[in-house]
Amino acid sequence: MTRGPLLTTAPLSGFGVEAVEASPEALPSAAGLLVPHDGEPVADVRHRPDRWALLMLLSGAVRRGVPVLAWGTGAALVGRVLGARVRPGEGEGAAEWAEAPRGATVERWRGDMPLLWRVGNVTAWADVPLPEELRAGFLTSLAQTGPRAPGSPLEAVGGEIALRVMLAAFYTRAREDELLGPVFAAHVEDWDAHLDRVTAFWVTLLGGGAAWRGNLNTVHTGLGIRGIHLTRWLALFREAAGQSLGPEAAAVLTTRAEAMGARLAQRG
Ligand code: HEM
Repeated sequence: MTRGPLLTTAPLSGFGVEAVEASPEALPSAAGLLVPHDGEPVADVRHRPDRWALLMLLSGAVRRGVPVLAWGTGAALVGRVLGARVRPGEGEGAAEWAEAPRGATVERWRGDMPLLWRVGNVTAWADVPLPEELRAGFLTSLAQTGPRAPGSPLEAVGGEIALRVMLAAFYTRAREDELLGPVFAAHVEDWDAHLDRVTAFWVTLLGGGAAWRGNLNTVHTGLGIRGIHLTRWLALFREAAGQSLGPEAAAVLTTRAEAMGARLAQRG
């Protein structure tokens, strides 16, 4: 297999090898991905579409098994993608850091902060600067990485982060829709909690673990949903999926949504 370039999510100085700006298109053939410290927010990215895009890119890299070396806020970002809680740095201007993600091996601690951790093809160093031995070790390991693992349907759609971004876009449309909006307005008070539950639902459905337990029919009973609601719901879902995800990922989701829609319609 021919190797693509080493990618980076932020400009680098003094790294010693050339790395090109990371993009989703470049991921499949990338030799590796650097996620340097950039001092930008990690936990609170509500008004930062650029940060969401970066999280999605990182999620894609992890899913594809691209070797990742992250440090400083870069390590916190990757930790977040892996489901770890992000904590504020202590003291003025201190960088955010991530708790150890599930399954990670922590090789060095600083107090309760995992300073050096690894999981899969990810190596993360919570501080800056990056120690020379990690830089050198990573570059050496790039020469030895084998073929990338194929993924579950969840991985095929870009992982949980990609799903959540897509679902947020979908519910924004649904809430603004003249037909669906009032139904949601009448039943959903806490939209963050709703988004958590529907994300968990899709994660479970796509083989990402048993995070959601529930009964879709029961949830929708008594909401007054008719055929026109379902048709509109599916149309908005297709639109949102088409805009947030690549065509193959969007197809994985819409095919399943349509099948469920058909079942809900039968019940309704
Ligand atoms: C295939 C189509 C649909 C799917 C896959 C779907 C999926 C879901 C899921 C996973 C939940 C959260 C369940 C939970 O709380 O654990 C939910 C809740 C909800 N859905 Fe749907 N839904 C569909 C169609 C519709 C339609 C057409 C409407 C009409 C507007 C609708 C309105 C709602 C409302 C209002 C809730 C919140 C219920 C509550 O929390 O009281 N859904 N849906």
